[in-house]
Amino acid sequence: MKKKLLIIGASGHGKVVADIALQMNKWENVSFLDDNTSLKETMGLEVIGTIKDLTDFIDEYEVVVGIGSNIIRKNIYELVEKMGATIPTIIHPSAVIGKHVHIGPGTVIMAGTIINCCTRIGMGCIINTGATIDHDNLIEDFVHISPGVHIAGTVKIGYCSWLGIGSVVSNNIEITSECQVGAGSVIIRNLTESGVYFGIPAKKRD
Ligand SMILES: CC(=O)SCCNC(=O)CCNC(=O)[C@H](O)C(C)(C)COP(=O)(O)OP(=O)(O)OC[C@H]1O[C@@H](n2cnc3c(N)ncnc32)[C@H](O)[C@@H]1OP(=O)(O)O
Repeated sequence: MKKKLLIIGASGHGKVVADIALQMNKWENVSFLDDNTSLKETMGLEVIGTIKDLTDFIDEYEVVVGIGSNIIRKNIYELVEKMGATIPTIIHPSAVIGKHVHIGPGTVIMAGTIINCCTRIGMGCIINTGATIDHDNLIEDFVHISPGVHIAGTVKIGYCSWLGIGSVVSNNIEITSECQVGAGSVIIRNLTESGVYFGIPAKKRD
C-alpha cells in the first residue's frame, strides 16, 4: 500500500472523497489534481497539478477519481487504470457493509450508507450519503446512487446509470445502462431502454 492518496477533481464530490479519505486514516498525505490551475488548495489540502501531471505522481500515490459525472469519471478512470495506477476503494467508517459484499476499485461509499449481504458493486461507482442497497444487488461499473436512495433486494443497475436523490427502486427490478432517474422517483417496473425517467411511478421522458 502506498502512503499517499491523489484525488482527481477538487470540486464538490472530490472534496467529500477527501473528507472520507482523511477519516479512513489510511494515507499520510491526501492531495488533489485539478485542471483549474488557479486552484492551489482546498480544505487545507494541496492541489499539486493538473491531470496531465499524473505520470509524475503515479509511483508514489494511490489514485481515485473524484468527479461526479459518470461519463467523465469513467473516461478518467480508464486512463488512470491504463497507466497502471493503484486504485483504492474509499469507504466511510460509518458505512454498514454486510457479508459477501464485493466493492470494486475506485468506488466511493459515503457516510451512513447500508449495503446488505451478497451485493456486488462494480468499479468507479458512487454510493452517496445515506443510500441503502439491499441484498443480492448487482450495481455495474460507474453507477451513481445519489444521497438517500433506497434500493430493495435483487435489483440490477446497469453500467453508467444515475439514480437521483431520494429515488426508490422496488425489489427484483432491472435498470439498464445509461439511465438517469429523477429526484424522488419510484421505479416499480424494469427500465429496459437507456434514457431519462422520473415521477411516481417513473415514466420515460419523451
Ligand atoms: C451530493 C449531490 O448533489 S448528488 C446529485 C443529486 N442530484 C440529483 O439527484 C438530480 C436529479 N435530477 C433530476 O431529477 C432532474 O430534474 C432530471 C435529470 C430528471 C431532469 O432534468 P432536466 O432535463 O433539466 O429537466 P427540467 O428541470 O427541464 O424539467 C422538465 C420537466 O420535468 C419535470 N421534472 C424534472 N425532474 C423531475 C422529477 N425528479 N420528478 C418529477 N418531475 C420532474 C419538471 O417539473 C418539468 O416539468 P414541466 O415541463 O411540466 O415544467
